[in-house]
Amino acid sequence: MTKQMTNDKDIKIGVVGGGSWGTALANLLASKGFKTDFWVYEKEVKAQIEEYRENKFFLPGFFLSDNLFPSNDLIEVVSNKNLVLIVVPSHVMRETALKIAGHISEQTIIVCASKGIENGTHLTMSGVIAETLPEVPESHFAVLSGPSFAREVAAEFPTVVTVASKNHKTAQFVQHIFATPFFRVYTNDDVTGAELGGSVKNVIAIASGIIDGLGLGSNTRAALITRGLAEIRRLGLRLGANPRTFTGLAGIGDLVLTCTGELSRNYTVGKKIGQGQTLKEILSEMRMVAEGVKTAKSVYNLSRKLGVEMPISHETYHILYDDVSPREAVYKLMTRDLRHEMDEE
Ligand SMILES: NC(=O)c1ccc[n+]([C@@H]2O[C@H](COP(=O)([O-])OP(=O)(O)OC[C@H]3O[C@@H](n4cnc5c(N)ncnc54)[C@H](O)[C@@H]3O)[C@@H](O)[C@H]2O)c1
Ligand SMILES: O=P(O)(O)OC[C@H](O)CO
Repeated sequence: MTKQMTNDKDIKIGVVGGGSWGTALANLLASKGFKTDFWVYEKEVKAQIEEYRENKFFLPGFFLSDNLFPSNDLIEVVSNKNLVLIVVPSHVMRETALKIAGHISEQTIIVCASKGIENGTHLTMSGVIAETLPEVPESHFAVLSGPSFAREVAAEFPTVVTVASKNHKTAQFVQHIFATPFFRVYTNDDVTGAELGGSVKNVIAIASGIIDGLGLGSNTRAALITRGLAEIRRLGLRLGANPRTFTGLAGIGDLVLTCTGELSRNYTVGKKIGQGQTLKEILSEMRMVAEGVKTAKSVYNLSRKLGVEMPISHETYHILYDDVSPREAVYKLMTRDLRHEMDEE
């Protein structure tokens, strides 16, 4: 770390992405006393943060610290920073990262809190960032993941997350920057596992919403979470993740939260589908992003390419994109060939 980082009050932070999670995290950092520059995509979001100290579009009801400086100037926000947090939806990660390429200082630590797998390339966000920002060495990159609804973090409800980096010092630095008495941060070295856990759980959360929308019971949901975790783990093992990550915060932790929490956008999309709405109708009413919708496509194609069995993800994909009825999908899952529970690998 640079000399500047030895004194917290000198640490300069940029946050890229003014959705609910970006706003909650940027405000956490600003409230800790870090001067935080905050890139928001929409001009009206900047204007009303300046006027009301609130992000009424994406995180209504929370006062934002005076230490948070909203801006529409992406380059200014990422320039000369010790730490840049990127938290845009995964489908705009590539275009956003390309715009900041060449403007990241040598010492800057990049933290990514977005969760998703890019369509087409099947890259997680670390892969997209490695391609678009080759000037950022792996040692300066970390992923922040785990069970964390933005509104609950903004309300300062005790929340526990994990920061994964190949470089332990980077993970420890990021841990120190984000930790508060209501936001506990663990370190981890498994970037792949943390990203896959955080991304694929969104697909399983859509499935969980679907079964609740259909009015199926607690047995069904417990089975879905357990078998959903088995397929996340199977994909993770194939891609070199540490299996232990999936029993941690970025694995079972985030999966349980998103499959059971009414605040989840992914669960909510699924629930509405289970109740009979079409995906098109649901998405037309949403300004926020349910990452699992696009990630379902990536997981479907990637798992087929790799030959990894992921039946729940596949049926969720067919419901979303091929008009398969949810009840038919459940029947298909329940009548697959019978097998040994632990035949995983
Ligand atoms: N909200 C949460 O509780 C939460 C928690 C953990 C992780 N995440 C992850 O954080 C990421 C961001 O989600 P969010 O919840 O902060 O956003 P959001 O769904 O609340 O809002 C969507 C965001 O996308 C932005 N946007 C739209 N078009 C854009 C473009 N062309 N370029 C750049 N930005 C554009 C909007 O300005 C807005 O900031 C996602 O990957 C999500 O899975 C969210
Ligand atoms: O609201 P969701 O479904 O995008 O989930 C938000 C977070 O990923 C929960 O950790």
